[in-house]
Amino acid sequence: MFRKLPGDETRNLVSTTPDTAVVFRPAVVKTPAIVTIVIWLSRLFAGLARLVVRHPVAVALLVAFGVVWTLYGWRQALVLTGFLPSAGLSWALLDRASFLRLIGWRLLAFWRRVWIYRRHWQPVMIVSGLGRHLQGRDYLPRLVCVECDGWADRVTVRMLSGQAVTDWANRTDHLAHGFGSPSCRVTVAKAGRLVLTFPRRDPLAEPLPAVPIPETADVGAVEIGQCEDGTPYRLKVHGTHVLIAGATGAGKGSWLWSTIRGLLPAMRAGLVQVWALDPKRMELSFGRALFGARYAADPKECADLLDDAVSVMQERADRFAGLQRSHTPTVADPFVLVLVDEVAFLTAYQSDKQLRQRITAALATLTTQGRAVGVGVMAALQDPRKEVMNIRNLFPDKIALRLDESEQVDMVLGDGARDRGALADHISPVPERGAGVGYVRLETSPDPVRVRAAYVSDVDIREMVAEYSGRSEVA
Ligand SMILES: Nc1ncnc2c1ncn2[C@@H]1O[C@H](COP(=O)(O)OP(=O)(O)OP(=O)(O)O)[C@@H](O)[C@H]1O
Repeated sequence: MFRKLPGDETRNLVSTTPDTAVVFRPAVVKTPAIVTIVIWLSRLFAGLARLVVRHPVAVALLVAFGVVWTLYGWRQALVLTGFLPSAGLSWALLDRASFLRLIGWRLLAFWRRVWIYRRHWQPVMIVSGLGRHLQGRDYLPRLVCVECDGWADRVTVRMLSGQAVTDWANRTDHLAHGFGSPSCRVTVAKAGRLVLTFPRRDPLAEPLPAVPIPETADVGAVEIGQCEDGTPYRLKVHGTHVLIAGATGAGKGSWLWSTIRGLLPAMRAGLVQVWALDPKRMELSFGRALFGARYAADPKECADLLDDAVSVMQERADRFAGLQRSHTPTVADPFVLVLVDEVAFLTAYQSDKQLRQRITAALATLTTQGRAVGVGVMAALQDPRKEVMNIRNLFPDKIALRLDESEQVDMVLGDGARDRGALADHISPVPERGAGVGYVRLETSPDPVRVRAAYVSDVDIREMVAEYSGRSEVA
């Protein structure tokens, strides 16, 4: 059948040591040709089956084309080929969203898989050290699938046995540059599988207008702005504490004001009280009338207000003990949100040592015991170092806006956050592009989410004050 079979050449290879004392002759075991053919055929069929499972639409189109050609001739097949793009174009013009969801993103994913990822996979894996070249063979992580949406490619990868997530997280720079993306984020899909997110553009590059004030009084998650996939971002403030860190001009104010804005109806209904501590007097003072008597700027007044919050917390703890383990906001026991702008003014830069200790102790008490009884803290600060904010680990949910140094990212979000793609030190310092943009790491999810808070302008705040201050039950 075959004039020459695999092994025929090898059998004739003979090597010797220099003095020819020892002769090496490879032992060649002959495999019957039929076995080789069966193996090749089974591989061919398995490959075809894989092709059908992975690309059902492309295979169906090819099969339809073949069937039409066979049954009706090549002219009809050509007409069909011309008909499909025009049908697709009409669909895209009539209903862009459904066309993109069902066809557009899949085609793009197919193209990017072949042209970007498959083409560069082997060199990027070997050069970055994620693949191995051993004894003439390449051992590469498997590219499982590529999915696209409006702003990013999501590449699912099966790691090599024995690899750890940190091996990948440490090489996000290699991966981003290797595949021509501005950044790369690593998330765990399941044991042994990762999803690499490669953004194609920045969907958060444009400022967002303030979110409309909700119609109903709700103490659930507050809509703050937008995620990268265009969905609204809602931040839970009841039942947790939130720390917001960002350099000067990073847009901390938009997070504080968006939170207040989302809670206004609940404040009016008496289900929420916002207690404002504004040591810089530049942020919350603008809407001071919204907080009524629960506003403090002077450090001594701030300490008193915090002590009052601790008293409320302890009184509730005494009352709830043995009866209930979580808090439901009511008019009698509203959710108390203590907002602190530039908390470092009170905890680190305060020259009066006694006052500083009193404030730190009150904040530590609130953040350790407050959430079960409906007292939460949301604090903003510029410098996240431990010397400045030694209780930062007591905040379960953290937000890193633009930071000056890469090491600060893990200080705010926790270990490994930057390696997983929370590049808060790369956020643009240009306010239009980067103010309000940040990475959120929640207690319940280790993967940082990139979000932009809507911009609550001075005009918006004035309107909020005009509409809600006089009629607020909390005032
Ligand atoms: N979400 C946003 N979208 C677009 N622009 C914003 C946003 N938030 C803030 N800005 C712009 O950035 C500027 C700085 O914002 P802001 O004062 O809130 O920063 P900050 O982090 O509180 O700074 P500082 O700590 O110095 O007070 C604002 O004047 C505004 O022009």
